Order: sequence, then C-alpha cells, then structure tokens
Amino acid sequence: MKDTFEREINYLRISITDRCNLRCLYCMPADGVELKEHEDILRLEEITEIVRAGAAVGISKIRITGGEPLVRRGVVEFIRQLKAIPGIDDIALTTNGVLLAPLAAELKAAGLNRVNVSLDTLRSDRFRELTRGGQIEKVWEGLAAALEHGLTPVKLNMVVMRGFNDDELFDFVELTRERELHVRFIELMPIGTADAWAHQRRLTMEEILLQLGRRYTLEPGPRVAGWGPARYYQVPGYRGTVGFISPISQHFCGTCNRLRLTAEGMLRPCLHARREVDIKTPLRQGARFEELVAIFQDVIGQKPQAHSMGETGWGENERKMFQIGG
Ligand SMILES: Nc1nc2c(ncn2[C@@H]2O[C@H](COP(=O)(O)OP(=O)(O)OP(=O)(O)O)[C@@H](O)[C@H]2O)c(=O)[nH]1
Ligand SMILES: C[S@@+](CC[C@H](N)C(=O)[O-])C[C@H]1O[C@@H](n2cnc3c(N)ncnc32)[C@H](O)[C@@H]1O
Ligand code: SF4
Ligand code: SF4
Repeated sequence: MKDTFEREINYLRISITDRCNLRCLYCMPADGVELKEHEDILRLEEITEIVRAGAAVGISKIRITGGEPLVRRGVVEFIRQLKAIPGIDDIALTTNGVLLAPLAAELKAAGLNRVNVSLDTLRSDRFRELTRGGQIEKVWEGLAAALEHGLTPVKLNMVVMRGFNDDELFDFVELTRERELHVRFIELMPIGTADAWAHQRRLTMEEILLQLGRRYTLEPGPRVAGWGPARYYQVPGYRGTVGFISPISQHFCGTCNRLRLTAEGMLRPCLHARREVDIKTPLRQGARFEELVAIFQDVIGQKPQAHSMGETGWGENERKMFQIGG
C-alpha cells in the first residue's frame, strides 16, 4: 500500500524484545532497563497474527530486531511461522552476533534469509568497554557461522563515533578485502542514551568519505534490489562492499518503505515520530482480521514525510532505540 507521499510501504521492522545481553554506551543505560512484565510484551504467536494483517496491505519484507532478538526464546520457531505466511518473502534479522554461532544453522533452516551484525570496533578491549562487558570472540564466531550457513548477504553495521572508533575506519574496509562482507558506516543519531552527546561524536558520511579517500579509491558498488537505505561503494578488487547510512546528513526518508512494531505492541509509522498506534489491545480483545488490517492502513496514512531529528532531538520521555528496534 502507498502512503500519502506515494511511497510503497512493504517493510515491517519488528522489535521482539527490549532486553539485551549487551549494554552499548550509546543505546542502553549502564544499569540496564526497567524490565517489562511478560504480559506487556507481545507473544510471538500474536506477532505472527499481526504480520498476517500486515501482509494483507502489502508487507513482504520483515526485519526482526530488538533489543537483542536472539535472547528471546522461540525465535527459530517464530521465523518458521513467519515464513509460512503468504506474501512474506524476505526475513532478515539484526543482531549483535553474540548468540549467533550456535543458532545460525537452525535459523537458516527455519527460513531466515540473512543477518545484519552490529560491530562498532574490531578491538576486544574496546568492544568490552563499548558494550560494557561483551566478548568480541563470540561475534567473530557468529559472523563466520552466518557466512558458512548462507545467511547472506551479511552486512556489518558500524556506528562511527569521533574519538572512540573513528581510527578504525581503514581496518573495517580491510574486512571487505577477502570476505564477502558488506560494511556500513552509520551516522550516530540523537536517540536513547546518545541523545545528549550524539552531535559531538557524530561523523558525517562526507567526513568519513574524506578520511577513506586518503587511502582508497572507492567506486560505486553494486546496487542490489532490496538493499535498504545505504549507499554502497567498493574498493576495486575487494570482495565485499562499503556502505554508508546517513540518517542525519543526507536522510533517506524520501524512499522510506517501513513501519515498526514495538515489543509492547505499538505500531509506529516512523522511527523518530512520536506517534504510534496500539495494536496489541485490539488483538487481545478479539479484533477481527479486517480490524487489524485497518490499523495498518491507519498507521501507513500517518507516515510523516521525513524525520525531524536534529531539530527536536529525542527528549526524555521518548521510547529508546532498543524498544523501537533500531
Ligand atoms: N533514520 C532511520 N534509520 C534507520 C532506519 N532503519 C534502520 N535505520 C538505521 O540503519 C542502521 C542499519 O539498520 P539495519 O537493521 O541493519 O537495517 P537496514 O539497513 O534497513 O537493512 P538492509 O535492508 O539489509 O539494508 C541502524 O543503525 C538503524 O538504526 C530508519 O527507518 N530510519
Ligand atoms: C538497537 S540495535 C537492535 C539489534 C541488535 N541488538 C544489534 O545491536 O544489532 C539495532 C541497530 O541500531 C543501532 N543504533 C542504536 N542506537 C543508535 C544510535 N543512537 N544511532 C545510530 N544507530 C544506533 C545499533 O548500532 C544497531 O546496529
Ligand atoms: S545496540 Fe543492540 S546490542 Fe547494543 S545495547 Fe542496543 S540493543 Fe543491545
Ligand atoms: S526516519 Fe522515519 S521516515 Fe525517515 S527513513 Fe526512518 S522511518 Fe522512514
């Protein structure tokens, strides 16, 4: 279905949990988060029902995220159920990779097409610091398993932060030399715990390109259908690609194709906009299928033309990235 700005909406990002096994400095507070009661969180069967309604308005692509989606029990069976829904033809997952290695084969067999793995540094001491305790070895194992089991293309998300990891840009590009990995440099957004300091730490796409230009000649990379908002480049002769996600300096809202479902069952027309519509309560009160479809139509109709990050920041009372699903 098209929204009021003629954008075809076919992509639903689902946060299946707001819990996480890491505590990234820019995403979660150090002391963790207030845990939601079990009944406040959608059951996986309920999410499947909601996706069925989404498919009726043209949702064909699903991304499972969180929080950390792989900490949620039942995720493999959930993917199997999603895959069986007529109209759903692409299921991807965004993960920190820590729990990926032991699950990769099962996830693939259940119907998961591909994974995006978030990794902001290649140094184990920094990783421990940035994630407040994570073990980078687990992520390497996860990445290797994803490639081995064909959860491809594997994209690697790196949020670039001045004075923290911007001295590793070349190292990340080198990851694409031998491996078919697609590294994406991401601009830090003023969301969650990064709200107060994102503007000081953010490197724009232009700044990153300038730095990379000191060592590499980047050529426009392959533009593969279905690849999201990133712009891709390639070092000649390297197997992987280098992409940029620039929500702040050159936002991609004009081609936005997505809605979001929070773990608590709110359907959101945009990552940044405050508006959201409760779909969990009607579902639990026995809403008919058509009523759920109407909620999707309503939310698509509410999609803003673009975000206003930068003008308004995020604010204390907003949902956080791990609740909305990044
Ligand atoms: N501003 C904005 N940022 C987004 C949106 N979707 C994803 N991002 C950011 O882009 C980064 C990468 O997101 P992923 O979960 O890997 O998904 P993707 O880039 O849409 O996925 P592909 O389709 O595989 O390219 C994350 O840091 C997200 O926060 C969006 O709708 N708006
Ligand atoms: C919220 S996480 C959820 C999925 C999973 N836990 C992970 O880390 O991949 C999704 C993505 O959002 C990104 N993210 C979180 N906060 C961000 C911010 N303030 N600016 C830019 N990206 C952010 C993370 O780096 C990650 O790539
Ligand atoms: S970015 Fe992902 S891994 Fe890091 S704290 Fe947020 S949800 Fe967890
Ligand atoms: S910020 Fe909102 S409108 Fe822009 S791309 Fe993200 S979800 Fe779409």
